Amino acid sequence: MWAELDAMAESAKKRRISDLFKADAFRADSFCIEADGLLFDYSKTSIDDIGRAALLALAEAADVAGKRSAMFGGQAINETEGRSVLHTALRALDGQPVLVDGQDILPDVNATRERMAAFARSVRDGSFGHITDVVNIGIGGSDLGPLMAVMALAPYHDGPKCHFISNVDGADLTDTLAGLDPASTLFIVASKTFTTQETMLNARSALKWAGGESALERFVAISSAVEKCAEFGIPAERVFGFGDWVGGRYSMWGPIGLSIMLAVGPGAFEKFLRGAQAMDNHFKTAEFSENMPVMLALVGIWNQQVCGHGTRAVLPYEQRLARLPAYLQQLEMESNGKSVALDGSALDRVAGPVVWGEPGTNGQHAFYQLIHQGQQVVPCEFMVGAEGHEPELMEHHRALVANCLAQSEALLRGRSEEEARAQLEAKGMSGRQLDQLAKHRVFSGNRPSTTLLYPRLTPYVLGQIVSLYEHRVFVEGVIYGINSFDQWGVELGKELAGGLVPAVEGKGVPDGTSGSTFRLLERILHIRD
Ligand SMILES: O=P(O)(O)OC[C@H]1O[C@](O)(CO)[C@@H](O)[C@@H]1O
Repeated sequence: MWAELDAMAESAKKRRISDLFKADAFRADSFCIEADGLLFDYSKTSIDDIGRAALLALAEAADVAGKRSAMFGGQAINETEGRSVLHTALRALDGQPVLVDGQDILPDVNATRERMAAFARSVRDGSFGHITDVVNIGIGGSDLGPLMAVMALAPYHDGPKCHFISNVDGADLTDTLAGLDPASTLFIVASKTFTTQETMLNARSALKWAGGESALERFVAISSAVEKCAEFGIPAERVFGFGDWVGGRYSMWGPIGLSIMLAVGPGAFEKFLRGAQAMDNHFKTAEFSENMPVMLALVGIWNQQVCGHGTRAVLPYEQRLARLPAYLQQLEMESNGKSVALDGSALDRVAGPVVWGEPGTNGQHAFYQLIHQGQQVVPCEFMVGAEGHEPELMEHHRALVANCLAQSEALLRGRSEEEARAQLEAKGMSGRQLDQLAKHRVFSGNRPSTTLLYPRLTPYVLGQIVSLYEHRVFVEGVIYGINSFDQWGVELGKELAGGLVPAVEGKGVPDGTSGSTFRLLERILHIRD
């Protein structure tokens, strides 16, 4: 399946992207996909026509289309947990029935969304009581998605102010609650399992802060474990549930998105779902060569498998997407950071790159030095809106866009030593100083990037972008032959943390603890004494 692409590695590594542009006057048009207002430009990569054909053949050979139907059709493709993968059902607003074990799940999904909307309206219009602030307590998928989206949609906020507590570090709770009034603060305890150590500890401490049991009326729960919510003291009428066919990191489209709905209202939340649904439909129907999630995945595979780049940077030129890289880190790395194939056999290639990033322009003044001149090539995924939300600050937006375009241009073009010398000579420099400095001012260029251009960051567009990345992860996972929907890799650390809690209290160290950890514990206890 991979032989054709593997055989291209050597020539692809030597290729100059600028030569591809010289050879094909229409490259910018043909290595680009436009769909429903989004434009995905992957022309600034080393993929050529033959490479693209091989990538598309890879997707065919991996049966991406068949697996896609299996996912949307409700088959239990999360085999290690015996579950369907149907986060798309949460946004199937005009969808056909979706069957799980022969049962259509959409009536339940719609009823829950209606309950959420009624609840959100009652909080927003004051009929629930006087609520000024909402605190979402959750972690991982029960935090990153809503937090990212609430931040992204700031111009649409017309509800209570939303805050997020995730870290078990008491500092998170303390700093978030500082200045809030317990009487007008609503808590959402968001945990699919309702067993996550951090969330349950934070929820208990928040309840104490809010005034104990009497404050439970301002607590709602989002969980698949209704009985555990009842044990905590939150009755079923204030629990919003969802099926185990929604993975944590894919869950903000349903009840886990309650904080988003509270912030922007049910109407804007629906637009967010509609954007995601539109991307689902595009993913289901577009030819692979015109299919944005498929091509985004294939570009990632090209950069990693053919060119050997083990990381990729997500660089939104949109301050309100500041948490998107963190969100995508969970989405991509928890999904595809695996070593075994679905059948348990060892993978013969590294699946899933390290994903990281920061919004532009801030990153430019931090790590872009390495991106431009470091020895390790980092494929960059730029994103930018043609328009911002601040018409009175047009000058800012123009500068933002110019910077985004300049970065991908610089990565592509680079600067030769001759050019560097000429620039320095023009400034009057000569001799040894010129020889030395010119070398430092050389940029190899030829560094791949993609750009996702959207009209403006609306709820609809945010839905499109997130759904695009979800399906990209799916396609990459299918091609690597892994299960993108489990996360066994988080278990061992959790287990050991459970065992070490008594040790941190000075109650003995578990057997098998390494000398290093033993020594660290000793030191911690000594400092505390
Ligand atoms: O919603 P829960 O059950 O609290 O889980 C939170 C997060 O923990 C994880 O299981 C990983 O530890 C994530 O997959 C999940 O999003």
